[in-house]
Amino acid sequence: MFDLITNFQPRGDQPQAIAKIVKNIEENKKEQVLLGATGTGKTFTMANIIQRTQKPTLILAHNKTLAMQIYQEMQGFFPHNRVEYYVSYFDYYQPEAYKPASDTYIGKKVQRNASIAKMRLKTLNSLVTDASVIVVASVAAIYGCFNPNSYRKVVLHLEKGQSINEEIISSKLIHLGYKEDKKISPGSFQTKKNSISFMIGWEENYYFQINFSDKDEIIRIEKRNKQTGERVREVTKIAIPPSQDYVGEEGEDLKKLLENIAEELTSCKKKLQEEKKFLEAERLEKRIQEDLFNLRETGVCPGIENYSRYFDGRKTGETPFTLLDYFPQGFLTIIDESHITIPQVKAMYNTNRHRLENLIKYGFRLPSALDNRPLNQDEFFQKLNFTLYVSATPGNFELDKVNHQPVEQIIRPTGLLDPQIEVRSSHNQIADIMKEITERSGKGEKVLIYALTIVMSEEIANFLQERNIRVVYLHSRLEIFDRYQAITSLRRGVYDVIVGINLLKEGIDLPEVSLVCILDADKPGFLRDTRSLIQIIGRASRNSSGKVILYADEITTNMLGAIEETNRRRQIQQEYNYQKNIIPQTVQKPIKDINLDHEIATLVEKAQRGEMEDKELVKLIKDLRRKMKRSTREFKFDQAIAFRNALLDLEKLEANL
Ligand SMILES: Nc1ncnc2c1ncn2[C@@H]1O[C@H](COP(=O)(O)OP(=O)(O)OP(=O)(O)O)[C@@H](O)[C@H]1O
Repeated sequence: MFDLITNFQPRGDQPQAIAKIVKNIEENKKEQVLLGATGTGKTFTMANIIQRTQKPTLILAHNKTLAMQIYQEMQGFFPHNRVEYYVSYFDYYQPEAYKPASDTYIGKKVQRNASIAKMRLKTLNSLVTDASVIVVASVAAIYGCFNPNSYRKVVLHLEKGQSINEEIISSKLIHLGYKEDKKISPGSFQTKKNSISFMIGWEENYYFQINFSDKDEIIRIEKRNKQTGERVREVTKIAIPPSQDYVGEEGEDLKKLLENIAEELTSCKKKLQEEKKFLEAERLEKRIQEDLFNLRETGVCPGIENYSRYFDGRKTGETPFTLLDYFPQGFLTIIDESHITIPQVKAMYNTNRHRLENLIKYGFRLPSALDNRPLNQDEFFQKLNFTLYVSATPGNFELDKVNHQPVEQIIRPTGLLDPQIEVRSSHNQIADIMKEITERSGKGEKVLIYALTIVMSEEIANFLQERNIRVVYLHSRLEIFDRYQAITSLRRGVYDVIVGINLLKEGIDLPEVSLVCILDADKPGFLRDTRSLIQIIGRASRNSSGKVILYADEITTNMLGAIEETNRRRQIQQEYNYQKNIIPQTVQKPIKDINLDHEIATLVEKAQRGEMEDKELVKLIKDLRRKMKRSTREFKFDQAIAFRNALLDLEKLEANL
C-alpha cells in the first residue's frame, strides 16, 4: 500500500487537478495531460495521484539531476514505500563507433558509477518483489535490460529445512555475480565450516548468514548487522537476487547460444566475401571468434550487450526487454517535462541505429547487434498503460492525444501570480539592466539574465563585473557541481546576478529572484519559441514582486503567444486570490547548512591550526578529494561543496609545505 506522509494539504488548483486525473484513471482513460504552471506543486499532485490510485508508478524525467530531485521528493512523501532511482550507470560513456571517411574505429569507453549500478539492481528487485513501487527514471528506462522472466528464474530461493549444501550455494552465488572474499562487503560472500554469509549487492548495513547441519540441511537463516556482527533477526525464507545486471547462461544453454552466434558469423562472413569485402570478412571473423572464446571460457566478453538478442532469446527485430517490462499490468507512467522528455525518447532509437549500421557494414559487429537497442517510439507507447504527461508547456504531440484539453493546474498553493511582463527596446539594454539590478540588490532581490550564446553570457558577466556588480555566469560547459555552487552562492548572497542561456529554464526555483531579463527576445530560433519563453518567464514566479523584461525591437508571434498565455494564467490566479482574499507570499525555501561531519571537521581544524604532520595533511587532502568526487557522483552537492571549501583551505597549506 502506498502511504503518503505529508503536512501539506492539496491547495490552490491541486484538489481539482488531482480529482479530475484520478477520476479519469478510474474511468480507464489511458492518456492525460497535466498542464501545471511553474511552482504550482506538480510533484505533490503526482504524489496524491499515486496515493489515490495506488498504482505502481514510473516517473520519467529527461535528465539525471531532475530525476534525482523528484526521487528525493518522492522519498520524502512515501517514507514507508519503495521509491527507486533508475538512470544510466555511466558517468562517462563513449559508444563504440566507426567513421568510414577517415577509417577511424573508436572503441567503447565507459566509466561506471557503482552506486548507481546498485540502485538499478535494487529497482529491478523491488519491482519483482513488491506491488507498491515508485521508480524515478531517466530515458535509461527505454534501453535494453535483463529479461524479467530470466531475472525471476535466476533468483535463488532458500528456506529453513531445505536440503542443500554449501558447495551448491557457493556456485549459485558465483553465477549470480557474488564474489568470494575474506571481508564481507556488498556483493560478496564468505564460506566457513557449516555456514555461508553473503551481502546483497546494494545493501550497506546488513548481511545474511546461512547455517547448515552436518547432514547438509539449512538449520538457520539470520540477518546480521555488518558493523557489529550481531543478529538482527531470524528469517525462514530468503530470495537471493543477482548482484549484477547480467547473469550469463550455463551449461547446455550457453553451448547452444554460442553455436547460434557462430552460425550467424558464418553466414555473415560468406556474404561479405561474396561482396568482395575481404578485409571486413577477416576483421569480423577475428573479432567474433575472440568474443566466442571469452564467452565460452568466462561467460562474459567485452561488449557482451551486442549479443543481447541471443541472451534474451529474442528473434531478429523483436522488442528488447526494458525496465518497463518489470512493471505489473495497469501501472502508471508519469512523463515529467513531457515537452522535452517525449522528443528525447523518440530520438534515441535512430541515433543508436545509425551508429550500429556502420559498425556492421565494415565488419566490426554482427547484424544481430542491431537488436541491442533502445525501444523505438511505437514500442515505447505500446508498453505504456496509464500515462500522465506533465508540463508547464505541454508539446503538441501530447496535447493532440487529449484533443488539446489538458487538466490545468494554474493556481499556486502560495497564491503567487505569474509575473508581470514588460517589453523594452534593446537599445541600451545593458545600461537599463544595470539600473534594475542596483534597485534590487539593496533589498536582497536577485536577477537572472538570459543571453542567446555562451560567448554573450560570458561577455555580459565580465562587463557587469568590471562595474562592480556581483555576477556569475552559468552555461552547459560548466560541470553540474559548479552550476550548483553558483546557484547556492546566489541564494546565500554572494552574487546578485546570474547570466545564463538554457540551464535556468527547468527545475530551478529561486524564490530570491524578482527579475528575469530576456535578451534578444525577438530573435527567432533556439529558446525564443513560445514554449521556451513561457518556461523562462516562469522563473520569476516564486517571488511576490516577480517581473520579466523582454528586450526586443519588435513583438514577434512567439513573444505574443508567451505574453498572452502568461497573462491568461495571471488573470485566473488574480481572480482566485480576490475571491479567497489571498495575499501572495514569496516562497520560503531554506538554504541548507553546509557542514562537514564532526570527525573530518576536527581533522581540518587541526590542520588549520598547523598541528598536523605533513604526511597526514597530504593524506587528508587526498581523502577529501575522494569524498568530494564521490558526493558529486551521488548528487550530494551540499556535501561536495563542504568538502571543496575545506580542500581550498588545505591546499593553501599544502602549497607552503
Ligand atoms: N499543497 C501545498 N501546500 C504547501 N506547499 C506546497 C504544496 N504543494 C507544493 N508546495 C510547495 O510549493 C513549491 C513548488 O512545488 P514544485 O517545485 O513541485 O512545483 P512545480 O510545479 O514542480 O514547479 P516547477 O515547474 O517550477 O518545477 C515547493 O516548495 C513545494 O514544496
